[in-house]
Amino acid sequence: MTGEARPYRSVLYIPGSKARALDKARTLTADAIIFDLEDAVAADEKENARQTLVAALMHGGYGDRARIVRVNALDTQWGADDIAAVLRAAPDAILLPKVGGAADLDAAAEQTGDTDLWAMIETPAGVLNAEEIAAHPRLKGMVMGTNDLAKELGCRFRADRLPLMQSLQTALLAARAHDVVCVDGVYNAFKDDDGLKAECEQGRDLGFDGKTLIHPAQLATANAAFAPTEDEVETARRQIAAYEAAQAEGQGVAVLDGRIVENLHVATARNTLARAAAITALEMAQ
Ligand SMILES: CC(C)(COP(=O)(O)OP(=O)(O)OC[C@H]1O[C@@H](n2cnc3c(N)ncnc32)[C@H](O)[C@@H]1OP(=O)(O)O)[C@@H](O)C(=O)NCCC(=O)NCCSC(=O)C[C@H](O)C(=O)O
Ligand SMILES: [Mg+2]
Repeated sequence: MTGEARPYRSVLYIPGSKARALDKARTLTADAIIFDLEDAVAADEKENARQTLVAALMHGGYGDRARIVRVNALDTQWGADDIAAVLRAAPDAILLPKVGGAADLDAAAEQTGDTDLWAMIETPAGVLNAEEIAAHPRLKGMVMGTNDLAKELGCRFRADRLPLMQSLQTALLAARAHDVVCVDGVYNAFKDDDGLKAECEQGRDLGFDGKTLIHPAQLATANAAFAPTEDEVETARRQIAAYEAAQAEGQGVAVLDGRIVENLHVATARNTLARAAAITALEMAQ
């Protein structure tokens, strides 16, 4: 599965050092996996984790799940070696942590060649430069790093995420302006299903493509929250039919259930149907 059709409802982090979790991921219902060599791996495990991860990727078995590798930053002692090693396993993308601006992507692109790049947006500079990051020719996706962002801002974690809202929306605006994927940050309390559900719904309302996750128990909630509902699919079908019937009568606007339907609503409806079809295709392949 490639390109825009690919769903990113659930994007599961897996520490590159955890062989059992790397194995388990081959059977999990994640739309995408972030194989992590950065913050989930302790300094004295970095080199072992890199080898464990490359072996797992070369072994394969991840099906249509997008395989994204988060490397250490290039200004660390591990970054360049991470990139060189993981390129051998041909991941779908390399995710760079703590991207501050387009120059960080230029530096990485010198080593990554044609491989797609994704960027963690998790520093004040990254948020302020989100537009130039999203516009970078190699950039295909952005991931909110809400833990690092909260640390850098010195803000408190709140259920409504008010202190993070400007950063979340700035990154989303940049992503939408440049047609790249944008995935929400993690929900740390991985045993709190109600809290996760509320935060997924907030992320979906804001316009994120999906949510990054830290535990398999979070997958079903994110997959449900970021998929079009049955009502949304049915309404989309009826909007398209109503608009086509109006057009056949020479009208530019239809009315459905007391609401107008114009060409822009039809574009959204077609997008909803395309997302639903892409999810069905991915789930059938898993
Ligand atoms: C959070 C965890 C440390 C919990 O681990 P554990 O106590 O081992 O969980 P369980 O015993 O409940 O595990 C049950 C089985 O599930 C497998 N498992 C657990 N986690 C994962 C996973 N992420 N992917 C795949 N499989 C997983 C276990 O192996 C068990 O399998 P089995 O034995 O076969 O039954 C742990 O979940 C964990 O390490 N999670 C990932 C943490 C992580 O990646 N953190 C870094 C990313 S968050 C971040 O940095 C965001 C950003 O940068 C920011 O700034 O915000
Ligand atoms: Mg981080």
